[in-house]
Amino acid sequence: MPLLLHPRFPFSHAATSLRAVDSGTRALCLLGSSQHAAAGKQTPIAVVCRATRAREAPSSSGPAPPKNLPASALAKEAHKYFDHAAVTVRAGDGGHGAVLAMPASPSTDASKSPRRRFDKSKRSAAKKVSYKRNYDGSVALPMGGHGGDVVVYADEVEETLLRFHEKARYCAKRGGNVGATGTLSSRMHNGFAGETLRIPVPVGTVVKRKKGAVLADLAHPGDEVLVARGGQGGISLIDVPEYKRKKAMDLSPNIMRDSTDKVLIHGQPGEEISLELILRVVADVGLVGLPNAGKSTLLSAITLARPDIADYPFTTLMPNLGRLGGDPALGALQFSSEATLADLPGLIEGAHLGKGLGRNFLRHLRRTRVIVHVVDAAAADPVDDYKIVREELRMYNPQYLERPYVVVLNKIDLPKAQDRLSSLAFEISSIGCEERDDNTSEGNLNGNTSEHNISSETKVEGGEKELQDYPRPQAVVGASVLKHIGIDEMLKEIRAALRKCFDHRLREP
Ligand SMILES: Nc1nc2c(ncn2[C@@H]2O[C@H](COP(=O)(O)OP(=O)(O)OP(=O)(O)O)[C@@H](O)[C@H]2O)c(=O)[nH]1
Repeated sequence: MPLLLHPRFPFSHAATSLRAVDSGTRALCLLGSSQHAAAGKQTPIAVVCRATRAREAPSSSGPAPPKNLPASALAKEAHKYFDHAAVTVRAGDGGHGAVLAMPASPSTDASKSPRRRFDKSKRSAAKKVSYKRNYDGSVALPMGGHGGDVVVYADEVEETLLRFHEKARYCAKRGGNVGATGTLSSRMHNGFAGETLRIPVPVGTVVKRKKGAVLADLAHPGDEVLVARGGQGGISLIDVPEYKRKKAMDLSPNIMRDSTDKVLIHGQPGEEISLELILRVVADVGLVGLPNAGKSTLLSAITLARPDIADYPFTTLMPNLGRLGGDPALGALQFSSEATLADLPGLIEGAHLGKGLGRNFLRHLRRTRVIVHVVDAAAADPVDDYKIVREELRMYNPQYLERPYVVVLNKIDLPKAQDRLSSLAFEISSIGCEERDDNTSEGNLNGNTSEHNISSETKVEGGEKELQDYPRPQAVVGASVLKHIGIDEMLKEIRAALRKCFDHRLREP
């Protein structure tokens, strides 16, 4: 049962009512905040989540997912496919124009018909037929409708890219043909334009050409990109006998000379393009740690997210998102400090090579500003656990280690953890160097850097940096997220790290 979350939930909808929708695999939770407000606590907001459990450590993502997977396969292994899809889109063809004949001359008709010869009123009405004109005075001949464009846009309602594995081809409608009666008349109109096909994707989706350039990073709700342009409609031509052509040219330059001209009335084909869609979760804070460290419990303790929690590894198969309320200490400004937290599936040694859920999830840290390491303080060797995770981050993208981070020593309600809390905190806080002033560069904060781009900064003389060469944690706090011990202190430190990024960004030129 898949666990999935909405990358960004509209704030205006938050914290007002309790709603629960269960559609098999999905649970939507919106909890009221009145109790919290009454208790003077920070106000959690809202999340949408789905949950998946698995008792086995899932295998890493393998080769590109096969197209048009059956729904049953998707439900079973959704974590492999939820953030990547390949689709082909085709814009609509342009509608066709028409070959039109000139209307019969009213004066000729009148002269042939004795009945109408003296019907002056009818004759003058016929002479007054007026066509639509172009700016140069020529008669505007109707055109085929423009084919529908294809636009991909970021929609907050969308959560995953799973549906693109069920349907991988999208076509916009073609433009309408000219409604031709065969004769030029003032009532003729252009063919109808094909409707633009708008394809919604989750916020945070990167749209790129298949094996090609990035077209757009749809990081905000409403962002959109035109990926395929509809075909131009065909023009119309006037077909007149050769002896009348010269005269007809005064009316319009679109006079058919021979049958090869007919190709001009055909609408142009719409563009077709193969796209790769890659979802990168949009979150301010990324929760990382070994499986079972308590990341999901932490998320549910400080936000309204309700991810699956269980005492077996890899309970979390897809990132869960939760919304942290604004910092009450900021008074009226508190809402500017709201942040989204992403609980990523547990990392294991070799994750950067794809072990466990591996690389699939490491990439979701890319947009985070602050990292929170959750360490099980009651584990056999918490310091080693912490180092394993740091090392995996370093191997995947060293720039992750430059970001401000907080270490949460979790499960201090257990006596084993309680006893060694201070020595663990000391040991962990001494891993790393003094922070450089530029360690929160714009690239790092925005996550705009290339994932595999190891900058010269990440190297030190004589080789790559060790963990010791990266900044120390902003804070190491002990907590029991299950028993709600040390939560306030932990929140304070997370907010301080977030504020630091924010302040730094304000200082950027
Ligand atoms: N005693 C104690 N147990 C905790 C605490 N926090 C979490 N747990 C337990 O640890 C187990 C794992 O918790 P999760 O929150 O699912 O851990 P996780 O890091 O999200 O695990 P993955 O989904 O595998 O990555 C659950 O049985 C929790 O009840 C805590 O503060 N104290």
